[in-house]
Amino acid sequence: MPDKYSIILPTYNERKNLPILVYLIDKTFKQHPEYDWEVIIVDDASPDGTQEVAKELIKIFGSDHIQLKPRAGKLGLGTAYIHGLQFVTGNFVIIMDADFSHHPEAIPQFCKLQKEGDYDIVTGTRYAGDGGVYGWDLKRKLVSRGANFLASTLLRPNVSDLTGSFRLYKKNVLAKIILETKSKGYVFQMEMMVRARALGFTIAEQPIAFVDRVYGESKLGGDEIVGYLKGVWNLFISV
Ligand SMILES: Nc1nc2c(ncn2[C@@H]2O[C@H](COP(=O)(O)OP(=O)(O)O[C@H]3O[C@H](CO)[C@@H](O)[C@H](O)[C@@H]3O)[C@@H](O)[C@H]2O)c(=O)[nH]1
Ligand SMILES: [Mg+2]
Repeated sequence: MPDKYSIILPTYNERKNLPILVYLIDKTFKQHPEYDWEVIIVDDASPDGTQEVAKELIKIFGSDHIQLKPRAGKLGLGTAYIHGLQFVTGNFVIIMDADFSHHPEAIPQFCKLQKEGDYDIVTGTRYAGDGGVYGWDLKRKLVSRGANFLASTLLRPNVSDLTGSFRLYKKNVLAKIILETKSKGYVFQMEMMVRARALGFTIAEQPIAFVDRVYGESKLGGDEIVGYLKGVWNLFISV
């Protein structure tokens, strides 16, 4: 059996970004016929018609490659991955943003690095090696750096980009960590790394370029930042 990579794509108002992203995922895997793949779109009842676009993509790329697993409302980024995981048929899971900030051409680098050390997790990093962030204003850069600095200092998981969300997991490893993870929003990514370390899983880091979205808006609001601070504190007193 070839390795199969299941990509969970959480979407909220990504109508304009989804087609190009899926096209490039398909193109990337066509260059790597040794891998099987599928995309699981977890859409939270986006008002912009993202689900209609997803249905068209199923027609074009086939239901063996694209699945749409919607939810009734906007229930948060962390729980979107938990929802998507139920439908995974691959032995590896890739999570990435659907707004094209994460380029599919990096996927083979994640797969290759995973194999080199049989790592449980490969996490994309903007903050090590030749990784970087492009297109963010100073305020957003400070929020991201501050979030990473705070969690790194208090929790010491030894991962350079705790809040990033371009990652590859062995499927059974993802399932185990998710069982212990309590966060529902953006803080989920940081908690997953802290739990992974506590459980003794191996983590490799793949430098990536994060490019801010062209279409649509970020969903990161003040409530997510408050949720993040609470999450760091809860882990600090419990792990
Ligand atoms: N289904 C679902 N999807 C969501 C939700 N909130 C956000 N998303 C989807 O999650 C992805 C990331 O959301 P963005 O709103 O584009 O995030 P960002 O501001 O660019 O934040 C990026 O940086 C953060 C901090 O470094 C990361 O934590 C985050 O994951 C992302 O990489 C997008 O595909 C978006 O549609 C939700 O409640 N439900
Ligand atoms: Mg984004």
